[in-house]
Amino acid sequence: MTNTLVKVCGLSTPETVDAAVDAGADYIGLVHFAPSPRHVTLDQAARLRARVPMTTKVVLLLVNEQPVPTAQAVDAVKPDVVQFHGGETPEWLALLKGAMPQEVWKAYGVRDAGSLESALKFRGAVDRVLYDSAKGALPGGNGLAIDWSLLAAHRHELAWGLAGGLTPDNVADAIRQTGAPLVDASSGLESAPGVKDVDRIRAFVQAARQA
Ligand SMILES: O=C(O)c1ccccc1NCC(=O)[C@H](O)[C@H](O)COP(=O)(O)O
Repeated sequence: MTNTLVKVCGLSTPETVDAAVDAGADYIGLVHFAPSPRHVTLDQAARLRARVPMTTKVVLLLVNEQPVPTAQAVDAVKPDVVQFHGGETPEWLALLKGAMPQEVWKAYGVRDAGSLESALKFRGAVDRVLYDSAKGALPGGNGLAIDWSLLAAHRHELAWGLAGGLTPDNVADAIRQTGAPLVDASSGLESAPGVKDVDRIRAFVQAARQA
């Protein structure tokens, strides 16, 4: 058994939210970004959020939102964590972190070891950095893995998590190889883009727990 935290991202239906909660996910993610096949409106996100017990934390994902829409989204959904996936600066995220009770996470695209060094600019500005693939058509949810050996070799100074191409079949290896304190998956738990599979959600959480 590991202590690795598990996040199931990109949920958009009551059934899949319930499946992730029942499977024991630590975090569920709701994507509010219209071009994504996993997009939920603020109204949908608030209704999904209301189903989640306090034992599971809710992460709201935003991309390059301006201050007013960010505040409106946080107010409507009342997440535990707000995760940013665009070109948000450390300065803006630090301001936000100081102004609201929610944790602030920043997804950060990893290309090489230099990416892990440059992520240090978010030190003090966010509560966690989520390392993800720097490639793909969308800002996240592309199913592309990063080079785990970079993370294994790195002396981590930031609280972090591993995302990108994780599935029920590879998550245990990913945890063993990188020592990730948190793992996050989205498209690897789907039967089609945006369509989560409850069996794959359960298998992912179980495989991460047993790594
Ligand atoms: O999932 C999306 O469609 C998405 C769209 C815009 C911004 C972020 C998005 N997802 C972010 C996540 O946290 C995903 O879980 C993460 O990128 C890993 O995705 P995957 O490689 O598909 O497991």
